[in-house]
Order: sequence, then structure tokens, then C-alpha cells
Amino acid sequence: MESSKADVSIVVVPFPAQGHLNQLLHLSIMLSSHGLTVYYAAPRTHIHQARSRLQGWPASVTSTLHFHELPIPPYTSPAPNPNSSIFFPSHLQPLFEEFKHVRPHLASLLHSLSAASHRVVVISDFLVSFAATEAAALPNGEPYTFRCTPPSSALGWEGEDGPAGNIIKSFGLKTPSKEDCITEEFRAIVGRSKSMPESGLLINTCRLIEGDFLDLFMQQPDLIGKKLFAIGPLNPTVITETTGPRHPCLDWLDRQPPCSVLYISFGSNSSISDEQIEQLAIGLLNSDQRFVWVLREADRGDIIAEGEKDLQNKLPPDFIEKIEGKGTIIGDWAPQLEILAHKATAAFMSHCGWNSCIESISMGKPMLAWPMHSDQPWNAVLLSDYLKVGVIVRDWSRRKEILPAAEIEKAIKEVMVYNKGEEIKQRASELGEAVRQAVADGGTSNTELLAFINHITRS
Ligand SMILES: O=c1ccn([C@@H]2O[C@H](COP(=O)(O)OP(=O)(O)O[C@H]3O[C@H](CO)[C@@H](O)[C@H](O)[C@H]3O)[C@@H](O)[C@H]2O)c(=O)[nH]1
Repeated sequence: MESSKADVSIVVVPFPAQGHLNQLLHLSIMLSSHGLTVYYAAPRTHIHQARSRLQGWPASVTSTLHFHELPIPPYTSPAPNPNSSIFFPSHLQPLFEEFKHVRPHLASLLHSLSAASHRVVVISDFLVSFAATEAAALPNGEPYTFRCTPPSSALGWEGEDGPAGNIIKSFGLKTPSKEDCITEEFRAIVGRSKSMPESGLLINTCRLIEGDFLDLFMQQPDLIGKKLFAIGPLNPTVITETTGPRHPCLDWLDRQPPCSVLYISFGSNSSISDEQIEQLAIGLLNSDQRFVWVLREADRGDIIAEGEKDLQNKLPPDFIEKIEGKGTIIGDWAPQLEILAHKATAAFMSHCGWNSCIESISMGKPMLAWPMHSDQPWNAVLLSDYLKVGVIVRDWSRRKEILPAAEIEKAIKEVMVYNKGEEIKQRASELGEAVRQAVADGGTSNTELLAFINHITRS
């Protein structure tokens, strides 16, 4: 029997980086739309960041959420280094280090809710282990961990000798090296998240995408017996255009033929060198395809203080004149979900952050994979060789090289022009349709979300 939803308070605690903030905001909206009381707890800057960049939902959708500010000490917010020896955004580390100091403020929120609620459900990012510890210490607290990255990435690194060895062998997957994926400092944060006191896990994936891997994932010693809810994609799959001024790139897309434009973006926190920008620009020109390219500086730790930084000055001379009518450059925050959902968009060249992957999959668009760090090298393999909805532009083994324009041009034509591209587009379109059904009434992800809600509102 259900206890009243009003007796349960849910506190959602994201990790303070865009790829994490947005997934947990989507989840908060979904839970709140089911009549649950949801607190989204984060530093003020990051609440602003998540809200101001929310896409795909009607504007009124956050009105029932409680945004709870967690004070954080001052931290430095340096510029990214596009010439760093690895692509991981280590310029965000000062923020990540200071973030642990929000803990007492979170504990205070949890204690006040604990006294007033039948149950306090804490859904915290996998990287915010202290939130789970605080939740477990409450007499009526229930911690759940939210995974922002695909479970297969946790297994895939182990290669043929690891838990997913049979899948890796049968698909002939070339598992990437772990080297250069994250920094030692960040590894320490990940390390704190082992063996969390969690009652269960919520994952932004879908059984259609990673079903083969999910059971294996839950057989890991620290997860045995825990509940798993595969509830993704969490991004809206039917897009309500953002209210307010329409981004000009959408008007530009309206004027392009159906399925003719390549969208290029490397997420919120990755940087490429000036030399690589030049080669990409030449490759794009020579491919003779229509395109939308997001060319902005990677997020800093405090986006309110630092604002958006356009990188158009890095483009070769005359580039803007040469692409007249054929391409457009976005120097600020792009409406990615709306771009991917647009009928003129044919494919997505991406660094393969998990949001970009699952957003592209849910809009039925194939990907050109150019992984930079973290889970991305694995995600590129998953897309191209397992799901077969993409091609790899820059193999992870060549991460130290500047990819020449000719190779970029070849990869673009493979998807946008040649026959192989038609097969990939067809598969991406079919997977998109299936995934959209998974989040609709009766679909697997929707059923697992309802099962989670029933579970946390049990008497
Ligand atoms: O101009 C832009 C740039 C990005 N986005 C959105 O920003 C998010 C970016 O997320 P993602 O594609 O996952 O890239 P990162 O920002 O790099 O994400 C980090 O977080 C992810 C989830 O943990 C990891 O999978 C990545 O490896 C890690 O780099 C997506 O929702 C995009 O739609 C925009 O809307 N407009």
C-alpha cells in the first residue's frame, strides 16, 4: 500500500558540473510531476546554471520544485587550458575540492526534513558520496545513487577478461585504454564513491541501449542485492521549445533541407587546441556539407562570474565568409536538444559525453565520435561498434595527435554522403523510435520510474 506522497521528501544532490546538474534537474522535474515534494540542493551558482540552461520542457515545469541553496566557500575559477597534455577539464578541480564543504549545510536540510517527514529520500550523484552517508545516518533516510554515466563504461574498461568479456568478444569491441581519461586528483573523488550506503541505483540509461550490460553491472560485489532502476533517457524526447528569445541557429536550421546538417559540439567542459580548431574548420569546408558548430570556451567553475566566451577568433581567416549559406557558428550556449530534434539535423559530431549520446540517440540522430576524456572513449565504442549508430572520427589511441583535416572530411562524408551513412542513419532512427517508446506509458523506462516511485512511497 502506498503511503501518502506528501509524507515523503525527496532531496536531489547533483555534482556541480553541467553534465550532472542537468540530468538531476530532469529527474527532479519528472518526480515532481508525479506529485512528489522535491528539493534540488546545490550551490547558488549551480542552481542558476542548471535552471538557465534547462531545455525541452515548458517554462512552468520548475514551479513546483524547491531550489535549496547550499553555501560553498569561494573558489578560483580559472580558464580551461586547450593545450593541456590530457583533455580532462582539470580547471574545474578547485570547484570540485571546495564542493565537499557544502556537507554541513546539506546535513542541516536533511535533519529538518527528517523531523517533518515520514521518509527522506536522498538521490545523490555518484560523485557526492557524503550525501548518501548523511542520508543513511537519518532515522528515516533512504539513500539512492544516481549514475550520470552508462554502466557499460564501468565494465567496458576491463576488456575481454572483465565481467562483460563475452559481450566484448562477441561484438569484437576494441576496448579503449583507461590512460589519460581522468586526472589523479579527480580519481581521488571517484575513489570516495566506492561502496556507498545506497538502497538502490537510478541510472540514466535504457534497457534497449545497455540491457546486456545492466545485469552484469549489478553482479559486482558492492552492488549485489541493491535495486536498479534504469529510467532514461531523462531528457525530454518530445521537445517543447524554450520560451523567451529563439536562438538564431534554429531559424537558420528552418531554412535548410531536411536531414542535411551536421551538428558539431564537444559538450560543456572540453577544449581543443587552436591547431585542431583550424584542421576541423578545413575538414568541414572540404566536406562541402551544411553544419552548425558550437565553438565556445569550456565552462569555468563559476559560469555566472565568467560568462560565455566565444572562440570565433580562432577560426582561419575568411572562414566565416567561405561558409556563408552553408554553415553557422554558435559562440554561446547552444540549444542542443532543439538542434538535435530539428528535422534539418542529420548527424552529430560529438565528444560523446553521456548526455550528448543519450540525447542524440533519443532524437534518432547518428554520431561521429571524437572522445576527449572520462567515459567518452568507451561511449564512442558503444555507439559505433555495439549499437552501430555512429562512426569513430578520432580513435582514442590517437588522442595525442592533431587530427588532420583530410581524416575529418572523410569521416564526415562517411556519414553524410556515402551509403554506409544511410545504414547508420536508419539504425539511429529506429533506435530513437524504440527509446522514445521506452519512456512513454508502458515502456520499460517509464515502468521502472513508476516502480521507483511506488517503492519510495510504500507505507
Ligand atoms: O552549447 C551547449 C553545450 C552543451 N549543451 C548541453 O550540455 C550537456 C553536456 O553534457 P555531456 O554531453 O554529457 O558532456 P559534458 O559536459 O562533457 O559531460 C560530463 O558529464 C557527463 C555525465 O557525467 C560525462 O558523460 C562526460 O564525460 C563529462 O565530460 C548536454 O546536455 C548538452 O545538451 C548545450 O545544451 N549547449
